[in-house]
Amino acid sequence: RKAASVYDYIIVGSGPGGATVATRLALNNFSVLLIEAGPDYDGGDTRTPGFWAQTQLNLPITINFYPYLYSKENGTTILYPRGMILGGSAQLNALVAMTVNPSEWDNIAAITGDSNWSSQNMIGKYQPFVENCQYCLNNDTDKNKNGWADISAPAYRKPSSQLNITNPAINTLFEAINERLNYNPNVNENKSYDSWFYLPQSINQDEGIRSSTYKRIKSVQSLRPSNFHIWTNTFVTKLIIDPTTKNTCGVQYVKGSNLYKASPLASPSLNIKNVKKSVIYAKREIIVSGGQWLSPQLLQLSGIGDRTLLEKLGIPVIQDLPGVGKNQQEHSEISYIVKLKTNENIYESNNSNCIFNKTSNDPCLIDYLNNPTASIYSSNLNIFSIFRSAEPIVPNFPDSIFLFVPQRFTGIRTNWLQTMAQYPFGTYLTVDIELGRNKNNLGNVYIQSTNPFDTPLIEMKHFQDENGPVEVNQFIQHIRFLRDLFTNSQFSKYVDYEDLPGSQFQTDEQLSAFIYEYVWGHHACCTNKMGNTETDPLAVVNSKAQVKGINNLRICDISIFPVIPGYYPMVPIFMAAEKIADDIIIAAKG
Ligand SMILES: Cc1cc2nc3c(=O)[nH]c(=O)nc-3n(C[C@H](O)[C@H](O)[C@H](O)COP(=O)(O)OP(=O)(O)OC[C@H]3O[C@@H](n4cnc5c(N)ncnc54)[C@H](O)[C@@H]3O)c2cc1C
Repeated sequence: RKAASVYDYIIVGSGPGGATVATRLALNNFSVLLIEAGPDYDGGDTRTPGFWAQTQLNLPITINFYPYLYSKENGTTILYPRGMILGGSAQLNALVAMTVNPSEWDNIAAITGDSNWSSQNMIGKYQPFVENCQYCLNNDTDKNKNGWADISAPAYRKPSSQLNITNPAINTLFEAINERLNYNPNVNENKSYDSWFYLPQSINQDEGIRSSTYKRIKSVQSLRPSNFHIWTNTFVTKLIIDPTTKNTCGVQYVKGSNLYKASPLASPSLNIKNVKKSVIYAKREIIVSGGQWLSPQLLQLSGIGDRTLLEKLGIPVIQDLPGVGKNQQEHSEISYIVKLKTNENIYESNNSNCIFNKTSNDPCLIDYLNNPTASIYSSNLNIFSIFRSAEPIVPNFPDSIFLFVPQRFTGIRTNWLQTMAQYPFGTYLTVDIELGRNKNNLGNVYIQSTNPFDTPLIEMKHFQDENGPVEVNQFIQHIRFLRDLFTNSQFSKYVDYEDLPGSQFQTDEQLSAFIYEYVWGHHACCTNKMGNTETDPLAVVNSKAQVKGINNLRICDISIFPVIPGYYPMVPIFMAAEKIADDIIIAAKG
């Protein structure tokens, strides 16, 4: 090891994976350096739940990728934002905070042979970060939570006050749903088929603000100022690995903001050759937590990856790991939208003119500032959600989750916020349908140059595996279910017309064409998959998140899941990172 080593651990990236591991290690009195490419930022937009989408207009904290929806040959790309900020994408995300089905943990235990991934053990990992018991699990013994993250339904729509809503349109919508599906009071405990529920969200109930990774990092820093160090605006460009011993001892980095070319503020000509590079060392381990695309990118740049790819780019191969950048999975999403009749605003009428503008006279913002725990902006705007399965039913899981939002939301795509702003809030109703049980793992991410500031080639491969037609058919069945709901219920009197797909799309063939055009997603994962590194040639990390064939190097983020977790990944990442932190601490102390 180098004499200049000062930290026990260096963690690259501060999202749900990196923040959890870094804070756990710091609280255990190890000296920790957390390196984050983005800035130390905590503003009204990242705090206010209702402004989650508007954070994407905050250019210094957002990076925009343009992956291929299907394949490079097909050529269709889609806007895909992520966070580059202290706290990671969890500072910008839509706040949905859902656990996975217990059998998903058991599957990881079976794949890896590590019983610590079993649901019995992993359910205990939910408790450390849950602060209140609104979404406790039944077997939680400690009902006086003292965690750091609130998981709550918006205060003004607490399960206890269900159906206590004054707006007649919204009330009728609830009644129509209630006739078809059962109410599910705690979806984090019970993922039963065909139920409706209030979406658990990462919102601090007492303050009405995002319960954030940023706040967690800052509070641990104030508790451990001498051993927890944070460098923001610092981009790690390479891992320092001895090619002979395969020991990882440090990272190369470049100081500066908006260096990565996915940033709208980056210089397109920036090249690693022309900037000052420095190196910092760790005594124990490096933990890579850059997320689903930057983590495999950093490995590939450092000589860990598919030999053919690395040799083509002239990168010396330290470890031939063909699984790096493969196995990418995604939840496919589609919007179903109805236009409401004039003056039949779906939201509480006194708040109908929300304009999502923090600098102007936005009545909803004024309302929120006066009443932060009980206004529209105190939530992510979701009215309620449902689980529903189409035929054929996938064993153990509802195949889809639907989110009902009072806006014209066609999915995250180029200029989506500007387009949505043209339609007054509450005058359209969108049902965002997300398929949660895909098995398609054909997506991939590969670097295309040795310049670490360049973005990689990303292919999502929606519907490209043999299960693709089944998924498209699930969407078609869900669209028909919603058509029935909006035509054959009391709520139909509030509906003007179907906006998306629109009445011209009727046959399976027509609806399929619509689905191919409008599919999107925002949970890409699994690009450094965990597995049995002895038997699975595509496994990148073992059950303790250690990179195969390399010493002192782990990965802790969304990229290590072998199968896309649950319906929303943030809470499963927190839970997985708690388990990995245990592994690291046990190894260090043992
Ligand atoms: C718009 C949007 C909405 C979403 N909504 C939800 C939701 O409602 N619920 C949910 O569960 N999930 C949601 N997600 C997904 C969820 O937020 C992410 O899956 C999760 O944050 C991933 O965590 P992570 O730790 O793997 O990586 P990230 O959160 O992406 O964090 C990675 C961090 O590493 C930093 N980094 C990367 N490379 C380097 C480097 N070389 N040097 C230094 N720093 C580096 C990045 O800047 C970033 O801050 C959403 C995501 C987005 C963008």
